[in-house]
Amino acid sequence: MTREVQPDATVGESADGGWDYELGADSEVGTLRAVMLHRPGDELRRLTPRNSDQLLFDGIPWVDRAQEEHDAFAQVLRDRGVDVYLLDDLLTETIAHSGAARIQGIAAAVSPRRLGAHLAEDLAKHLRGLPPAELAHVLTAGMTFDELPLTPSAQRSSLVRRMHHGPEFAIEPLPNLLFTRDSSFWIGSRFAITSLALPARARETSLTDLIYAHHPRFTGVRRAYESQVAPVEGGDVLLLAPGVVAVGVGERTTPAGAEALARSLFDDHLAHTVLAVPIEQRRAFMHLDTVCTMVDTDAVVMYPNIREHMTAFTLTHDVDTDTVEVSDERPFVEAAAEAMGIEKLRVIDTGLDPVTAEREQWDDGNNTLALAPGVVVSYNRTVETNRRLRDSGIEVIEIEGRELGSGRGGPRCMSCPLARDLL
Ligand SMILES: NC(=O)NCCC[C@H](N)C(=O)O
Repeated sequence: MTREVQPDATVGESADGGWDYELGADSEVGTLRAVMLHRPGDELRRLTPRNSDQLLFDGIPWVDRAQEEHDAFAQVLRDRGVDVYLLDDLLTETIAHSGAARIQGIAAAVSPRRLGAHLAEDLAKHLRGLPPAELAHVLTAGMTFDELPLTPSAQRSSLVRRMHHGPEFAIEPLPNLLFTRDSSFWIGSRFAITSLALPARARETSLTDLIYAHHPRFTGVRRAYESQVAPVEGGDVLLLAPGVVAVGVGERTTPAGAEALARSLFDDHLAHTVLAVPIEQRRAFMHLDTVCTMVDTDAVVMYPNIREHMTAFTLTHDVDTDTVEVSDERPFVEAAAEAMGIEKLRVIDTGLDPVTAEREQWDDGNNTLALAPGVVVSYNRTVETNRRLRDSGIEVIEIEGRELGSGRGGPRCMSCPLARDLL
């Protein structure tokens, strides 16, 4: 087995101006240069008490306020020198630039299975004629049967149209696009499109895929995990150190997904060790980053109630025989330190009593976004966790997340780093 990881020499040069830094990341904490966020839009206005469970929200957000909170989050990042790219803008530019992207985006959204061939054809034709920004809006916010622009022929002959109620969705909205972490991630100089486990989110990857495949800014950038054979979500993928990746396995990422990802990262020399970390299959722990995120090169903040129980299987690649070895399960902190080649992984001791710890975990206190080693963004409502982080020498930049948090995700979930300085 080799510990040498060889990232491709991809530079984020592009046709329309290029980047001032190399795209990609080899850690969770290297200085953040560029990030993709999604400013919440009309897709959040689709949420009702009847559909919010299915659309994976725990409440009905006040959308204007959520947008203000998100704008403030983006500004915090810009003030720290991070280039912020908004998914909506990238999608609109992608559609404007590429006819193929337009066709693919429409094909992923318009389902003959749901709409019947006649109506699907009619709708696809209409969408093909929309200006880029309007099409991007439909692809993110969805469309109800009431909003369908019906030709007289579809009006007459679509049984589907006649039998559906107007407010039902002809194209499902994507309110969880807000959590850009989950539908793609970068490792080395490559991007990976994930494979989202739940129907409410599955179409999100069709949009990130379009952006990376067709936006001129990403011309020439290569993919990782091309096969996408089994569910892997970005919130489960933590780049612990160059060449060392932790993958949460639980409600979303499956053992088959973690194994497939590990094999693919080994094949592409993007990792030498992958830690598969079992997490409980519970809404509160939907991804590894809901319970553990990195705050420094050798430190994590972790939900105290699981600290003692968190384990890992270590997967390594034997280059000589081209086989993958899976170790026995052992404590996560030990396995991680060994793989990272450090004496000890510091777990910031939040020292919280179990009830406060549980409340603050639910409120995304462990879901920090690192801007540099020892500098993180966190919601302001996780008062105690933030206090303990500061006591341990971590700089905590607070943002408001009262409305954003109704989708159950914090600063890490809401951000997809496009470029971090390599460690
Ligand atoms: N990485 C994350 O934990 N992302 C948050 C995802 C929240 C979203 N409502 C979901 O259930 O998938």
